[in-house]
Amino acid sequence: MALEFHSVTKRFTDNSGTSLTAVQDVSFDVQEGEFVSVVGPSGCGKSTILSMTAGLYQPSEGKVLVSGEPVEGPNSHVGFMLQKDLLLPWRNIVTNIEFGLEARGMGRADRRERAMAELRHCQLDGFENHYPHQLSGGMRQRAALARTLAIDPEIILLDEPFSALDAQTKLLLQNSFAGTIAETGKTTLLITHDLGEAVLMSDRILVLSERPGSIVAEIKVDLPHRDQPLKRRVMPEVGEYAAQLFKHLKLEEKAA
Ligand SMILES: Nc1ncnc2c1ncn2[C@@H]1O[C@H](COP(=O)(O)OP(=O)(O)OP(=O)(O)O)[C@@H](O)[C@H]1O
Repeated sequence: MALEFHSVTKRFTDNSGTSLTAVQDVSFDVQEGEFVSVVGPSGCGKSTILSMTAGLYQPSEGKVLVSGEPVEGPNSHVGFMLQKDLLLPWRNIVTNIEFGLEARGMGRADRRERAMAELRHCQLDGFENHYPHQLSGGMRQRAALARTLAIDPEIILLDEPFSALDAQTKLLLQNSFAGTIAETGKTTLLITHDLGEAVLMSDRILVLSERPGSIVAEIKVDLPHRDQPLKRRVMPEVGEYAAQLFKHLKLEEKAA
């Protein structure tokens, strides 16, 4: 199993000593090569789940395993990508992609070869010498994905990578990410507020309750074209899946 959460609870304590439970008794598995999305109300602990997978936080109770091993701290098995691309403005695209490899001590020629391969993977050929400010928002996110893939992690964590983009760029980028991820066969965990996006991109969706987040539903998306969300988008079943999510999140009651 690529990722396992066993009865994970995470509590935070603020400066005044008050304890807050972010997630409560969360258990799930993600198989190798699977694409799983996590949806849920604001503040229900989605980012906390990703941070525990990346080893940035330890669970207060329970266990998190990556490839069967307990996650004890930040490690190279997991690649994390955020809403903001966090590219270094003073480095061109290829040296941005090389950044993690440099930190791992990989030699210059190997680094360049690997970075150029990821650049092609993410459809950025010809932009290696550009600087981040010379690229569009969508291209910068593709460069950030290339940088994440360059370290060859076992799991990719995506924290709302499309949420700051306009609707059209978002659709194209979802398609491009889905194609690249399917090609690499990487196990992926995506956090999103966009229920449609979860349906278009996932094999499975975990629905969390309000804080403290616990899993209220696990929905398998039984549709083809996970590698091409633009094709999935026109399938009538997509609306039905989104309606299911809507119901589990009790959005109708909240709107009343
Ligand atoms: N380092 C921290 N210290 C204290 N409290 C924290 C910390 N990180 C998160 N929290 C709290 O834990 C809860 C869950 O936060 P988290 O960011 O995981 O939620 P989320 O579902 O990702 O939210 P959103 O959808 O709004 O991004 C929130 O109440 C948050 O304030």
